[in-house]
Amino acid sequence: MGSIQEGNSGLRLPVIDISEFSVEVGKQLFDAATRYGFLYIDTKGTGFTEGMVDQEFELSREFFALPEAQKEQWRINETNRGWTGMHGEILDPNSQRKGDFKEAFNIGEFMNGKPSQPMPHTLEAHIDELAQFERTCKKVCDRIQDLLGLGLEVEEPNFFSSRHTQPSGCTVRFLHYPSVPEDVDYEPEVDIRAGAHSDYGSITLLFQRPSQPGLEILTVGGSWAPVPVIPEGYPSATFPPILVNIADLLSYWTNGLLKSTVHRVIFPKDSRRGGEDRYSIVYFCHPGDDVELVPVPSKLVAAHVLEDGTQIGYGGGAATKRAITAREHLNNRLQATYEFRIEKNNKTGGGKA
Ligand SMILES: O=C(O)CCC(=O)C(=O)O
Ligand SMILES: [Fe+2]
Repeated sequence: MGSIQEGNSGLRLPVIDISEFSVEVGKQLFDAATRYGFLYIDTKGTGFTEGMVDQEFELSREFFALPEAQKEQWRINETNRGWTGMHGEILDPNSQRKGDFKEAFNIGEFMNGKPSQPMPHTLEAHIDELAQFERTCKKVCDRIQDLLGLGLEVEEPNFFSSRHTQPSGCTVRFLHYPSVPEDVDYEPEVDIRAGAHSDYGSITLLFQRPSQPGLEILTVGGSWAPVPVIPEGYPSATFPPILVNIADLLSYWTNGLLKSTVHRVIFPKDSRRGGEDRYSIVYFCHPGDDVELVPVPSKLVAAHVLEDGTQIGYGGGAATKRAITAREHLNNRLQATYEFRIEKNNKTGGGKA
C-alpha cells in the first residue's frame, strides 16, 4: 500500500514550476513522485488564473447551497456523473462507521466543449468557463505526465499524454464538507470527512481554499502527516499552489516506482464540530478507457521490482491483482462503493459516486 517516508523535519513537499519543459523539471517531478507521491505545482505557467479558480469555487458554492430536493434531480447515475449527498460514499469501508461527511458533484469529461450529462441550472449559464477549466486541468495533467516521462527516461516521447484519449473516466469533482450541526451524531475521533484511500486514475489535481485545511497523507511509519494548503514561503496567500498526487494507474504503469499514496480528509482537530465548511475541487485524470496498463518502456521501471505482497491502491475496491485496462480498474473501484450505496439507498436514500 502506498505510504511515504516522513523524514526528521516533518513533511515538506516540493513546489515545482512546470513552465519550462526540461529534463531537469522532469527529474524534480520524478523525485517527488517516487518519494512522496504528492507535490505542489506553482500556478505560474499553468494557464490557471486566480479569478478562474475563484469562479469555479463560486459555482460550487452556489450549487451546494440549493435545497436537497433540487439537488436530487441530478443524483449520480451509473456513469459516475452527478450529485451524491452526505454519507453517500464510503472511501474506506473497512475502517469507517459511517459514510464520508461530504457531498460531491461529478462532472464527466466534455466532448467537443459540451458536457456529457444534464447540468444543474446554476451551472448551465457557465458551460464555457467550466469547459475552459476542464481543458486547462487536462493540459496541465498532460504536461506533468510528459515531464514525468522525461524524468522516467521513457523511450517514447509523450508516452503518457498520447494514451490519455477519449472516452475516459476524467472527472472534475466539486466537494463540500459541511461543518457538523449540533443534532448530528458525530464522534471526533472516529468520523472523517473523506476516508483513507488512494485515487483511481493516473494523476489528480487538487484545488483548495486558504483557510480550509484537512488533507493528510500516510507515512511509512503509519502516522498521518498534515499537508498545508499553502506551504511555507509560497508567494501568494490567496491563490494556493495546485496539490498533485500520483494515482493508482500511474503506479501500475511504472511497477510501483511512482507512489499512489494513501490520503484522507479530517475535521480540523482544534475546532468544535468541524469549524468552517471545506470546499475543494478535484480533477481526476484518467487514461483512455481501453488503455492497457503494461509497464512503460523505461530502464528505471524495468529495474524496479515490486516487493512481494506490495499492493498498489488502497480503499474500497482496490484491486489485489493488476488491472488490465484503465476502465477495468475504475469499474472495480466504483463497484465496491456502489454496493454499499445500494444498501444505504434502501435505508436512507444515500447516493452513488
Ligand atoms: O477534498 C480533498 O481535499 C481531497 C479529496 C480526495 O482525496 C478525493 O476526492 O479523492
Ligand atoms: Fe483522493
